Amino acid sequence: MTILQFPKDMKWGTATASYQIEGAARKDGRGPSIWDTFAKTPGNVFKGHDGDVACDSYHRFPEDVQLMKELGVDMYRFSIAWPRIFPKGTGEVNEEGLAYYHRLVDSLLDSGIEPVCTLYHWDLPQALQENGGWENRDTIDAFAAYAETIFRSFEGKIKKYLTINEPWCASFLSNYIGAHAPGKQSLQAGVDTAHHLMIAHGRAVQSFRALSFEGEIGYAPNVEWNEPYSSSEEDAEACRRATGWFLDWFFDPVFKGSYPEFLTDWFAKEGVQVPIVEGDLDIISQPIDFLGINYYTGGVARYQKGASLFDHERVDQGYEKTDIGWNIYPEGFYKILTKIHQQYGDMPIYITENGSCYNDEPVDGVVADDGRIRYLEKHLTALHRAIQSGVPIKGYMTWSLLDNFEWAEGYNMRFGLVHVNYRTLVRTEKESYFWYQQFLKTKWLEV
Ligand SMILES: CCOCCOc1ccc(-c2cn(C[C@@H]3NC[C@@H](O)[C@H]3O)nn2)cc1
Repeated sequence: MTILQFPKDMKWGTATASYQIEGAARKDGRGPSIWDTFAKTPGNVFKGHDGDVACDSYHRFPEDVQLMKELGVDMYRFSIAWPRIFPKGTGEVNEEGLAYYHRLVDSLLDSGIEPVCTLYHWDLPQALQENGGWENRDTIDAFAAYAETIFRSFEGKIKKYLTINEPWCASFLSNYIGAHAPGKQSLQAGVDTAHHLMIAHGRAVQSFRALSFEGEIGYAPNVEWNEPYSSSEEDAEACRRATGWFLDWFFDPVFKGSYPEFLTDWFAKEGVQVPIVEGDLDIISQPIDFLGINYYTGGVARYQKGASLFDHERVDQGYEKTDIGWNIYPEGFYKILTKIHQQYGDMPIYITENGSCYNDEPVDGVVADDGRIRYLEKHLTALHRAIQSGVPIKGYMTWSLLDNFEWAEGYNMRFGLVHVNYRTLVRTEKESYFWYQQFLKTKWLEV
């Protein structure tokens, strides 16, 4: 057996998001978001599930904070619901919305847990969607004003911000594939919304810098890994495109001030151009303090003309899968992290999401989610290998503290260390919670 010791100064935590856990959808002045609209549209979400109640963390957050205190985390990543702060996206601040997040943040700080705040985790105010949402450049200004409001209100309390969560999901998954809100299916809309989300990221960074408050700011792209099926150039290029859709497309503009030509050329073949206005890339490439990385899965892929937007297809290698059907692929975690380090340099990295879906239920009060423990062991082993390779990993937050609303899958898919009974809202720590609790006491793995 080998002992893998993690750096003593690494920070460890868990993560959630507003629409997925809060509930209280119409409480204290919250306005509707695009996910309230999308979820209530028949056919979009499993069995018509929505975020009206979710885990009721809006009311039960003291219990959730106590669970994290007993877990032993250093940090907690949560998101602020823009529609609680500006019910119509812009205009007058809803003080009751701000007050809720001050109660949450004060509870975290009193418990010795560092708040890590995501400004945008997909719950765009519906009122802005009525004017085109992220397809409309005006939404960028609205986001910058919302971000500044949060920076000013939480000065001295929140010192780590993430601007945009998973811009690939908020743009292409939501406006090209159409599986997430608002459910459009247009490649041009995907490219436009991705560009505007990244400008919004840059504007929030500029605003944070101008205020000169203590703290750090970054963003949280999600990445996947595609390993070429063969050594052919065709397979390598197909994998480069598929991986680059998540990686190069959302990293080059920030770190290089330009879009990757191999992908802009590919989109041009589809008749799609990025709606760049002079100065956009200067805004997007504002220096950041750290990079959040969300990683779940990957796989082997090969060239197959017409099989996808990038002429690629996955080749099933018989990898074990989680209950949501995603490959368990820790090798991809190591490979994507070392590629990021090789391509974009020594930017400090926090793993802002990594976790697995296992739908185990309590039996006599015990939730034996052994699969989640195995997933964590394998991915922390891969993370340790990346750290040993020189990747500057500063922290790790597992997705998620609680079972919660998994978007189009509704409550049918469970990612939590803590089981939630959605009828009674009773929380039950799973075996993986106790495994992570023990790990956090030593910060080493025996493999
Ligand atoms: C090609 C067709 O594809 C259709 C579905 O395609 C995807 C891709 C990716 C996801 C996805 C979901 N998550 C977990 C979340 N991350 C943020 C947090 O809110 C978690 O709930 N990450 N990625 C879902 C669906």
